[in-house]
Amino acid sequence: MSAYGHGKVLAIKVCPFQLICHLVFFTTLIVMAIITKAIIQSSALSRSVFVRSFSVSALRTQARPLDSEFPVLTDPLMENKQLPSFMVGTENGFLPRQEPLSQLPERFEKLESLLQRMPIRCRDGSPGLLAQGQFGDAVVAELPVYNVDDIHDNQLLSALFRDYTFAASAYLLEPCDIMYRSKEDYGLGRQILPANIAVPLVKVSEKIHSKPFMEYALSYSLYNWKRLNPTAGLSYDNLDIVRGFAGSASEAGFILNHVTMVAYSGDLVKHSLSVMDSVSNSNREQFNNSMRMLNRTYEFINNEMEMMWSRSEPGDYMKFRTFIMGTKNQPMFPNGVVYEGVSDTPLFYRGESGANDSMVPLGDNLLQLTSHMPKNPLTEVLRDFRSYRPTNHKEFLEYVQERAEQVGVRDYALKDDNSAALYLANVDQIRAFRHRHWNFTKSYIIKHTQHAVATGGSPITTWLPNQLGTVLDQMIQVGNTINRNNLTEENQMALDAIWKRAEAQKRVLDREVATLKQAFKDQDKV
Ligand code: HEM
Repeated sequence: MSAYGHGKVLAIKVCPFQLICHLVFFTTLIVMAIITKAIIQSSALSRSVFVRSFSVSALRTQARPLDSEFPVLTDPLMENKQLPSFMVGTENGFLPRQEPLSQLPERFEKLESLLQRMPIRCRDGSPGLLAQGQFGDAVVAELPVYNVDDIHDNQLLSALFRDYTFAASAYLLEPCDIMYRSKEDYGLGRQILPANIAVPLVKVSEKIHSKPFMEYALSYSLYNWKRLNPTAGLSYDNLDIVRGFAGSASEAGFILNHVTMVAYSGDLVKHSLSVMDSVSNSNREQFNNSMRMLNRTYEFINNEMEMMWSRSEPGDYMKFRTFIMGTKNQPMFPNGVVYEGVSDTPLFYRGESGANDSMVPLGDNLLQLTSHMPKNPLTEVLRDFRSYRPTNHKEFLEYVQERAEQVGVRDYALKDDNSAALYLANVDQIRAFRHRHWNFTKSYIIKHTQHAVATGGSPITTWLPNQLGTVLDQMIQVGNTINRNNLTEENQMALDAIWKRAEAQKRVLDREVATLKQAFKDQDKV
C-alpha cells in the first residue's frame, strides 16, 4: 500500500532543475552499485557463492521472517583460511571445508614428535609411548609451552586443537588404560593437566570457539583423516587417519567409517533445506521429491554404517575406547581436571562421542522428532550433547529446528497420505540408524565391560534406548494416522513393512532395557 493512501494518483509538478538533480543522483547510485559489485566479485570472499545471504548473527538479532535463511556454503572455499574450518555446506556437508593438516609445522616439532611416538603401536609396528605408560613422563620432559598467540590461520588452529586434545586425553587417561588392561577397571586418571598442554590448548580453543577437550568433529573423527591419493575422493580405501591412540586397524576403521558416512552429508543439507522451502511455499511436488531424495541419502549413510562390522573388530574397541572417555560423569575424574596455568577451578567435559555428529540431530530437528522426545533427564543429556560441536554446526541445527517448527514440516506431511508415508520413511531411516547403533553398543561395549557410563558420559543401557524408543513410538503413532487406501502401491508396501518392524522392535527394546538395567548400576541417573 502506498504511503499516500489507497490507489490515489498523486499529481506532481516537476521542476526541470529538480529533475536533472534526481537524474544525476540516481545515475551516481547505479554506477556506485556496479563498482561495488565488481569489487566484491573480485575479492576472495565473493567466490564463496553463499546460497543463503543472511549472516547468522543477523538472524539472531532480527525478528525472523518465515523465510529467513542460514548461510550455507555451496563452495567449501578451500583456499580461505580465515573462515572457520567447520562451516555447513552443500558440498562438504558437516566435514571440514579443507582437508585437515596431517603434519604440524616445524615450530611445533616437539609436539609432532610426541604424537608420532604416542600410540600403543606406532606406524612402523614398534611399541609406542602409551604401550608401557611412558607418555606422561615424555610430555613433562620434552614439551615446551608453545606460544600460539600469533596464529590466526584456521587450518593450523584446527590441527593444533586436534593435536593438543590428543595429547591431553592420552596424558589424562594413560593410567586408566594401563590399569584396565590388567584389572578391567579404570581406577583414577591424572587429575591435573600440565601447563605445556593446558595453556596452548585453552588458547587455541578460545580462538576456534570450542571447549578445551577432545571432541568428535573437531578432533577425533572428522578432523583426523587424510587422502592417500590427494586427487581421489573420500572413499574408505583412499583414507588414513592422522592420529591414533591404539594404532590398530580397528581404531582406524572406527574413525574412518564416521568420515565416509559424513561424506554424504552435503546432500542431507541440500535436501533438508529444500524440504523446508517447499513447505514454506506449499509446493507438494517439491516436498515429496525432496523427502524421497533425503530418504535415499539417509539410506546411503545407513548402508555405509553397516560396514563398521568389517572395518572395526568389536573385540578391539576396548583397546582404544579408554582414551576417548571424558572428565564429566566419569568415576576416573570424580573432581574434574585442573588445567595448570589456566585456572584452579576444576573443569568437566563430556568425552568424544558420535552423539556430537550432526546428521541424526539434523533429521531429528527437520522431522520435528526433537520436540517429541520425552521431558526427562536423559533427554537433557541429548540437549547437552548438542552443545559439543563446531559453532556453525550448532547454529545450523538450531536454525533447522526453529524453521521446521515455524513452517510445520510434520503437519504439512500429515495433511497428505503419500507425503505422510514419505515422512514416515525418513523417520524409519533415523530408526535404522539408531537401531543399528544400539546393536553396535551391545556388541562393541556392553558385551565386554561392566563400566556403566559411555564415553560421552551417558548411562550405557538407557540413554540410547530413550531416543530409539521415542522414534519407534512416533512411527507407530504416525503410521496409525495414514489411510492406506490413498497410497500409491509403492508407498503401501513401504508403510506395511515399516510399521510392522517398528512395533516388533519396540517390544524387544523394552524387554532388553528392563533386563540390562538390572545388570548395570545407576542407569536412571545422569
Ligand atoms: C562401533 C561403533 C559405535 C559404537 C560402539 C558407538 C557407541 C555410542 C554410544 C555408547 C553412544 C552413547 C552416547 C555416549 O557416548 O555417551 C553413542 C551415541 C551416538 N553415536 Fe555412536 N557408536 C558407534 C558408531 C557410531 C557411528 C559410525 C556414528 C555415525 C555418525 C555414530 C553416531 C552416534 C550418534 C548420532 C549418537 C547419538 C545417538 C542418539 O541421538 O540417539 N556412532 N554412540
